[in-house]
Amino acid sequence: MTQHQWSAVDGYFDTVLGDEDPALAAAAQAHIGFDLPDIGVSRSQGKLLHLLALVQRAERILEIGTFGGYSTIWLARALPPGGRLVTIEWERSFAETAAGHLARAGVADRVDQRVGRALDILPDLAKTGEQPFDLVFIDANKPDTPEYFDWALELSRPGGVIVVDNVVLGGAVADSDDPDGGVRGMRRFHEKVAAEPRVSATTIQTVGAKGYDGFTLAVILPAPDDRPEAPAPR
Ligand SMILES: C[S@@+](CC[C@H](N)C(=O)[O-])C[C@H]1O[C@@H](n2cnc3c(N)ncnc32)[C@H](O)[C@@H]1O
Repeated sequence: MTQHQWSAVDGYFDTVLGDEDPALAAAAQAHIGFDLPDIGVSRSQGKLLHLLALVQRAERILEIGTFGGYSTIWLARALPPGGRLVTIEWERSFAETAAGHLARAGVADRVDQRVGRALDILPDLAKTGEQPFDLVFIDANKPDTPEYFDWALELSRPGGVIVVDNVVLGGAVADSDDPDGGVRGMRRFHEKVAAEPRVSATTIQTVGAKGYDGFTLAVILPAPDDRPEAPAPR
């Protein structure tokens, strides 16, 4: 399999499933205006986020890493009336571009954009009563992912879901000698997950228009006292 085939297959599903409207299509092009590679999630990944939020019946969503608002729109469109999404972006020009896309997509009224360094903003969310979140999507600078995971745990309810993007990094995550900060971050993140009794998690490798990567899905378990009793062995 090659990147050409992965892109062709994503393209086929994008066409046949056809659930990207002009507002999403515009947000998907945000990188062009900034002369950047396409760093947002793909259509199929955005739809997966949307479906996870629906399955989760999420009323409060936190996103770390807005960029042009593409994943934000998919997530916000899963919210019920009165639902809220907080999204954090470090780069003001990206946040301003995202604001236009969110307005065009008709979700600006339910999205609270915060501009700044996520590790400065996350402690404020703990104080201002925005939490607990039902779903957290982590998709910002990769080296800080372990600390974002800590905050996601802190700000989520039991039963909450945490999704972390770009955890495979083209396979580099398996190389313990790779000095790249993102790879170090994703290895540290997985070690944290493994040592954390409050979550149950899995990581799935993916291929597609965005290359070879993967995501982690973690569910926050109820406190031990609140867990259903295991049936007595027969
Ligand atoms: C991969 S992009 C997000 C893509 C977006 N979630 C989507 O799928 O459409 C990562 C974003 O995180 C932002 N970012 C990087 N470091 C950050 C930080 N320390 N705090 C907040 N945002 C940050 C970048 O500016 C960039 O816009």
